[in-house]
Amino acid sequence: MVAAAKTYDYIVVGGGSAGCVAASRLVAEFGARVLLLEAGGDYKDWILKVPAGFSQILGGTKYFTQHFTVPQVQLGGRVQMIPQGKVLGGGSSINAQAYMRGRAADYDIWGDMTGSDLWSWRKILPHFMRLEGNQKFNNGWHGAYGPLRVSDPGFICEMSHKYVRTLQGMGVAYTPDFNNGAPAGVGYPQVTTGGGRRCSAVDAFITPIRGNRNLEIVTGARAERIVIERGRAVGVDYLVAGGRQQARADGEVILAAGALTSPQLLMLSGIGPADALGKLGIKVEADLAGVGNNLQDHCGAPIAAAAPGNYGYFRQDQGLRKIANGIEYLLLGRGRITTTGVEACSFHVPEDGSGDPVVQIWCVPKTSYIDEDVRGVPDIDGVTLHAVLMRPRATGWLRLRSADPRDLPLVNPNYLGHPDDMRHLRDGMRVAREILAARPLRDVVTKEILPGAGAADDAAIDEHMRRTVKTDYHPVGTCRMGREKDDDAVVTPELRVRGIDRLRVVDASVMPKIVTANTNAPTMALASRAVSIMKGVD
Ligand SMILES: Cc1cc2nc3c(=O)[nH]c(=O)nc-3n(C[C@H](O)[C@H](O)[C@H](O)COP(=O)(O)OP(=O)(O)OC[C@H]3O[C@@H](n4cnc5c(N)ncnc54)[C@H](O)[C@@H]3O)c2cc1C
Repeated sequence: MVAAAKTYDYIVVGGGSAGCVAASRLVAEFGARVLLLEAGGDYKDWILKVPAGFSQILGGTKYFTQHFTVPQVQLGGRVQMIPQGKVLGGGSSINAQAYMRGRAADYDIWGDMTGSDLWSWRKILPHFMRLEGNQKFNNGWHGAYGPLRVSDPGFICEMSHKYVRTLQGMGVAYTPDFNNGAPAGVGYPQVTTGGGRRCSAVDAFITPIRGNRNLEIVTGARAERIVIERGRAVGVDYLVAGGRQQARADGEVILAAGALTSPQLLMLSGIGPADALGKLGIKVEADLAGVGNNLQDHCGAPIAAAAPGNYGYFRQDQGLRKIANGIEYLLLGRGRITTTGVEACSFHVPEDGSGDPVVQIWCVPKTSYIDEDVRGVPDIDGVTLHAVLMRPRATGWLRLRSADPRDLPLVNPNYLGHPDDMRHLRDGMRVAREILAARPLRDVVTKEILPGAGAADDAAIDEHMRRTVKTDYHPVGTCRMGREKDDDAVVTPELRVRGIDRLRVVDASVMPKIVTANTNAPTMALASRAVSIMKGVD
């Protein structure tokens, strides 16, 4: 039984990175009445707000929706996990906080793919800058006065410093700022941290307007279906506290439920490939073949090594060390608790031998930071070099498992499904080994433990990659934007869902091509740009 519906100007479905930005701008700048529906709970728990809480959050599932992939044939049938944030703030509330934007070219490609001047680096850079309250830079690339606090990590361990010095010794340039549109070299990426605390999309965009009567936030509210009447989105059916509710929108319904849910909600609402929807008994509202296609994700594989000497984070969360770290944080607001532990990275492997780097290597100053589906790695004093493929050529897909909104969709990320992806990541693994063999890292590394020195030829490295490759948590592209007449595109350059009025998607799922960066900042800038497009302002 659906209770009487309340009406808003906009309903934003999903209170994650994109949803918080979109709702906030609509309320604060345009005075709109907005309902923000979020499936997870509110952003309250201290563990979410403390950077070092990241690895603990990742170890549990309370703040995640845990997606499982279909068996990956090219990986010997492995089923992998892809966690996605399920709490107000979405990914921004549980992520590793790296603040990266990618290449200028990544956004210019979006412009080319949409045949529109709405999307380009020139158009999106002002949004990165207006959102950002950078605590170090204030120049042509960075904003210093926005609500999103961005800073250097509060603490950098000796292993991360050794990594950066080793790369410089190998001739790789030190990069003080990865966010000037041309990420390259080695350095310490900035993070979404301010004053030693995480700065999530809630902290930045929602907390300042919590008291605004035009904003209603309902947490624990799972949208099940967009209500469509005569080809127009007019509301959302959702489940909250075990009961069904309907909310109506005079203006628009805005989907921001993330790349693994926005396409599912479209399909549950009758927007998707007609054949597949028909087989599940779903009434077709718009036959859009591309919904759920074009899934792209960054994936990576590790080289782990023993390096005794406590240069990193081995057992820093246990016993006396844990107590000392906690006291330092509580009394002085500094120390190891102010970092997620992922502090240094570098870019390698020019695409096709001469283009921009296509592999990013993260220095993870421990050996146990490996997802649950890569088991058996001993927790010892050491370091993991995690090589990540930044511009995969393989694409995957997402399909409905059933017409029941409670069922998670079928997800096929198709990791390493293209021969070039195998080649690029293999080259990245070789670079990671060269790094471990150069000074000063060589002076502290005693032994490679994963995959082990024996795995030397291409076949052995490929086997290791197939066994260990995993998500870097950046699924995008499943409701991609495209040209007006592109039948496979799901949304127009204005991010309107093709064939349905008053319905847009504004989250990571509209990216037609994945960016050469972690995806939180790009998604927030995209959502801000979406509001400008929607409201006809620049
Ligand atoms: C473990 C992890 C680590 C990461 N590390 C980094 C990093 O260091 N740096 C970086 O830049 N990026 C990182 N990312 C990626 C980044 O956080 C995401 O790309 C970004 O948050 C995506 O934003 P979004 O708005 O598209 O989706 P999300 O932020 O995932 O938001 C979607 C929201 O919709 C809600 N929702 C879903 N279904 C429904 C429904 N039916 N009804 C109502 N609400 C619903 C979800 O609960 C969620 O809050 C990480 C992600 C993860 C999971």
